[in-house]
Amino acid sequence: MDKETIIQVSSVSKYYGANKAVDSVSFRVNEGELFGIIGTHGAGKTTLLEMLMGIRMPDQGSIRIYGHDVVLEAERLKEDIGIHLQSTSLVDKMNVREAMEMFQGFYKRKNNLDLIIEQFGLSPYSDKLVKRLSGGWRQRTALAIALVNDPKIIFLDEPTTGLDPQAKRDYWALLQLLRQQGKTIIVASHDMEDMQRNCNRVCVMRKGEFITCDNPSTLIAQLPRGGLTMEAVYMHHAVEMNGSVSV
Ligand SMILES: Nc1ncnc2c1ncn2[C@@H]1O[C@H](COP(=O)(O)OP(=O)(O)OP(=O)(O)O)[C@@H](O)[C@H]1O
Repeated sequence: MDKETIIQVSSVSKYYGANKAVDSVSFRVNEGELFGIIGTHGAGKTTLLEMLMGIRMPDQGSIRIYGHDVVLEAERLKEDIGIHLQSTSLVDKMNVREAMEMFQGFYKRKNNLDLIIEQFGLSPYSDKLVKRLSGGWRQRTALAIALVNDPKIIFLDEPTTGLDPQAKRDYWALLQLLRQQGKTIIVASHDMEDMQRNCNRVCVMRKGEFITCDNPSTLIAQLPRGGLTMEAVYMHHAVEMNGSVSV
């Protein structure tokens, strides 16, 4: 049986002046999904995620989470959403625990910080300044901060950019763990291999539009000239062809 739809995006568009950054996008996300968004730079992924998080207002269309409009009922939805900082510079001068406590202060619902620290392997680092951590541990801290209110949904915008392959792999393992704990995760990423391995569904964005959306194996099987990887899917759908690339 299908799980419950908890995010419903209907014909959402966003303009920056004359530039249509998101162009009439519609999709649904079910509870417990690890839902991926891929696309080239400037495809509209960040703008879409910001609208889902209630940070940017759509110019057209509507976004409902648990049946509530993200614009009109933003305050109500705040408790259910976990936001991953794109940069940790805001908390660089705090230690890991202080940063988590500061963000927890913004919410009514409080997660058990000791438990998150332990689950994320952050115990040896909890009294270290965030700026002294390696990139992988900083991103892990950012994810830990996103959990301080025990959210049901977590939005992640290219969270592994700049990490080495092992740190990336470890980060994706954490996302799988959170998914097993019942969280719904929406992630924009360029980690094609990890998206293929971990996501239930992946949507390909190009020039503000959703070109296709399905589970990774179906997307791969639908490639007209065969192919085995999400990278081939990305090259086929997301990258505008100039005649020199063929997958
Ligand atoms: N604040 C802004 N003001 C004006 N134009 C913007 C703004 N933010 C994004 N854009 C433009 O909107 C379009 C979509 O950008 P967006 O950042 O959403 O794409 P993206 O897929 O997230 O790209 P990237 O992978 O580089 O982060 C691009 O043409 C971008 O230049």
